[in-house]
Amino acid sequence: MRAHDVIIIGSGSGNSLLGPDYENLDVAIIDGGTFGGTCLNVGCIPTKMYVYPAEVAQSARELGPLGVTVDVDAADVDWPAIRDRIFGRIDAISEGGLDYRRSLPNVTVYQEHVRFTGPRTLVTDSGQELTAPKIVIASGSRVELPDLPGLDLPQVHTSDTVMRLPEWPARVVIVGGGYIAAEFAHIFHGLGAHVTQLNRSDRLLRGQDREIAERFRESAQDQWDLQLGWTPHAIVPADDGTVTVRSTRTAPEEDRRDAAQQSTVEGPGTREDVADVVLMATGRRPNTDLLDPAAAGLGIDPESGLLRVDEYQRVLDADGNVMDGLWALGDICSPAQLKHVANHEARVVAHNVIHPEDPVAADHRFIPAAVFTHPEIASVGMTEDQARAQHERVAVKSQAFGDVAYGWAMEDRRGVCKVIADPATGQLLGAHLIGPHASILIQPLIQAMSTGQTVQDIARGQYWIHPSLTEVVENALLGLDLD
Ligand SMILES: Cc1cc2nc3c(=O)[nH]c(=O)nc-3n(C[C@H](O)[C@H](O)[C@H](O)COP(=O)(O)OP(=O)(O)OC[C@H]3O[C@@H](n4cnc5c(N)ncnc54)[C@H](O)[C@@H]3O)c2cc1C
Ligand SMILES: NC(=O)c1ccc[n+]([C@@H]2O[C@H](COP(=O)([O-])OP(=O)(O)OC[C@H]3O[C@@H](n4cnc5c(N)ncnc54)[C@H](O)[C@@H]3O)[C@@H](O)[C@H]2O)c1
Repeated sequence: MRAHDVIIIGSGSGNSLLGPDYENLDVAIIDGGTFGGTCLNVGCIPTKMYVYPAEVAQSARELGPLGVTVDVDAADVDWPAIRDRIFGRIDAISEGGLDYRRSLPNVTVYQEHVRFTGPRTLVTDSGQELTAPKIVIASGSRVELPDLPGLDLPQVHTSDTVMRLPEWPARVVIVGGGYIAAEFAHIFHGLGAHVTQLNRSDRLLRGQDREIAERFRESAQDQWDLQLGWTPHAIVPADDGTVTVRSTRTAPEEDRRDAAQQSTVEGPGTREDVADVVLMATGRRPNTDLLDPAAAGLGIDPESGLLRVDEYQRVLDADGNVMDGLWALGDICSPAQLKHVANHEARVVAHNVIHPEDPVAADHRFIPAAVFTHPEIASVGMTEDQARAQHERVAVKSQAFGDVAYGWAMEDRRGVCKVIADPATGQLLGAHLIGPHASILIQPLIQAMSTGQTVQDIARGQYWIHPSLTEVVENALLGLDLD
């Protein structure tokens, strides 16, 4: 059995642990997938590198009200050039990262999957046995698929494969209504494909504030063929190289009429959509099951499958007791499934592995998120429904982007900055934006919540540049009815 000082399972955010404190330790990094993990190889970074050209193209198409006409269609989109620019950069970073780690005298990289055989013993797929007094579990999550005939067809993809398509798909069917479905609908529509999005329920982006999700639904409906209340039950191939997605109605009666009218169809309760490519975006599950958690006695949340940890990111056993020498971070233990959360937890774990006697706690109070769609969405803290459920009184203001000077310049008609506060204390409870640059505009609100600044502090304790789009945030704050 090969013994190390520290073993890290997973080279996504797990790879960022290795700062100066680890230079004198014998460290193993184990990853059975592509070095660098999800965000770099198949997640945040390549998707946003696709979002950017899609966003520019879609914005160009919408210049009409500003007196400029630009004709952007799929014929102008060089898919191989876009794809190769993205992966030319990303693949090199992954390979460079792997080479660098391998070049370090104190680091051993194992490019295999691994599972536990005991609380601090592991075995790789090839049978190599490993042990360490300190093990960090950062083995992430993977795509979750429903049980559906046709998933093995070459036209059916997940976010892991769809970004490397050899050819441009003219018709794309996207299954799902979460972040991944929304961002890829924007990417393929923005670049000129015909997109049909099939969502099981009648609500997109479930975790979002209701008003924001509804505005996004309206916007999605204006852009692509959005079909709510349909559950795919089979994908069947045709001789011409296309596939047909067959779906069954799942939504309430009032939605049924509209969708049935647009459907290409067998009857009111079923529809068929023909596609060159189908993207299944039906969620992700933590990789805990691949680790043989029972062999180590790891505690797993039965509903979510997440590894259980305490506030110091120490792994808990099935009875909720802290396990000696085991820490976890990122998608394997975090319900948020966000890279900035994995990175924050990695910083916490990096410290706690070296200083277990003086641990720091993770701060999960105000986790922001953005959906990089057209328009963008960004949120932090409670939704209005959550705030009203938890507080007797709340102050809420939805400020339209179209009501501030830069919004006039953009002729924006859908964007809002919604702020929710406790009227007695002036503390922000939540903030939700939909509109251009939402992921940037929200940052002062995240900062205010994290540092405890009041609404009055942020609204009047600083200058806001005129006539920047940030005035929508300033005006939203000033519009709150506080005591
Ligand atoms: C399409 C897409 C877009 C996204 N966009 C965003 C975004 O814009 N913003 C954002 O914040 N988040 C985004 N995310 C989520 C983000 O990518 C993840 O939250 C983050 O990458 C999780 O990091 P991690 O270190 O926990 O896991 P990962 O980066 O997944 O690393 C885990 C590693 O462990 C390896 N592994 C798994 N099991 C084993 C095993 N048994 N043995 C050895 N190795 C193993 C895997 O191969 C993998 O490389 C996106 C995700 C996807 C899929
Ligand atoms: N911008 C970002 O931060 C970003 C972008 C992409 C992904 N992510 C992360 O990745 C995670 C996974 O994203 P996701 O969109 O795959 O998951 P999700 O959980 O957000 O959405 C899954 C969707 O699939 C649908 N679904 C599930 N089972 C189905 C079935 N059998 N038939 C039809 N529909 C079904 C659900 O109703 C839901 O709409 C997110 O939670 C997010 O944290 C983040």
